[in-house]
Amino acid sequence: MSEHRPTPALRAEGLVKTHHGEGAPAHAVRGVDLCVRSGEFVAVTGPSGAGKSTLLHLLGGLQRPDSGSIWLDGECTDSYSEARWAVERRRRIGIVFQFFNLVSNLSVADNVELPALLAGVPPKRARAEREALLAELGLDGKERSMPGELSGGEQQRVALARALVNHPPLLLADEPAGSLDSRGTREVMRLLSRFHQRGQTILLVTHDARLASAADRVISFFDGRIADDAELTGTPSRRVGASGVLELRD
Ligand SMILES: Nc1ncnc2c1ncn2[C@@H]1O[C@H](COP(=O)(O)OP(=O)(O)OP(=O)(O)O)[C@@H](O)[C@H]1O
Repeated sequence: MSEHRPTPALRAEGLVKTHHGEGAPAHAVRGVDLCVRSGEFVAVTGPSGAGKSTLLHLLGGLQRPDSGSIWLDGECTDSYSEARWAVERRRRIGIVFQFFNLVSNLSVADNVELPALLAGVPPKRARAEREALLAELGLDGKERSMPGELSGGEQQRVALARALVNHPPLLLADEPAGSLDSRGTREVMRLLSRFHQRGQTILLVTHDARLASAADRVISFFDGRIADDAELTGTPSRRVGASGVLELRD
């Protein structure tokens, strides 16, 4: 009798990506196999230039691999067009970046509602989702503010709300605390931990090993390849207090 294994939230096989820029080609991803289970919190860490962001861009369909395949919830994305990737991202993948990427001339409320409206969610429901998320993220009262009027930490929380408004099964986060001070960093990590505890699947790219210790599993990325892949459950470096507050070691 064959063992029943749940379908992974995300799977990649043989991913390769070379960037052709001004100088010599950059072999950013050199053959990556990866499987992320539903509900897992995986951190991909490694030095600058290791290829972490490229890997995340491939997994979110923002760049196409030279070779290799990606499956979302068991569905192969090989034949996806750019338009299809855009639709699937709206439905299945929330993405948060280091520099927030909010639309600067839209209010906080409109930034958060936009992906829901684009996905065809009725305006009343989009508004309710937005209100609930902004309240949850401590941003009520900021609905009418423009992104430029907010602190970096607040902008990142808006970006998180925007990424989660369609309840995507998968959240990809690329250095989400990279431009924040230590308070903003703790806040973002605390929120990621909270969503993870509720079942959100998260893949976090960070060069910061301390942040990676909030995850269940840490993948060390080096020179375009996975150098190590370790489960962290139960290790002392992962310390989430009873309040759900992540206590990062100094
Ligand atoms: N669009 C691009 N055009 C040309 N080269 C690129 C491009 N994007 C990335 N690279 C190169 O690919 C390699 C991997 O870059 P990538 O940004 O994926 O690494 P990273 O591990 O995320 O680095 P960091 O932690 O500094 O963000 C680097 O040598 C980089 O210069």
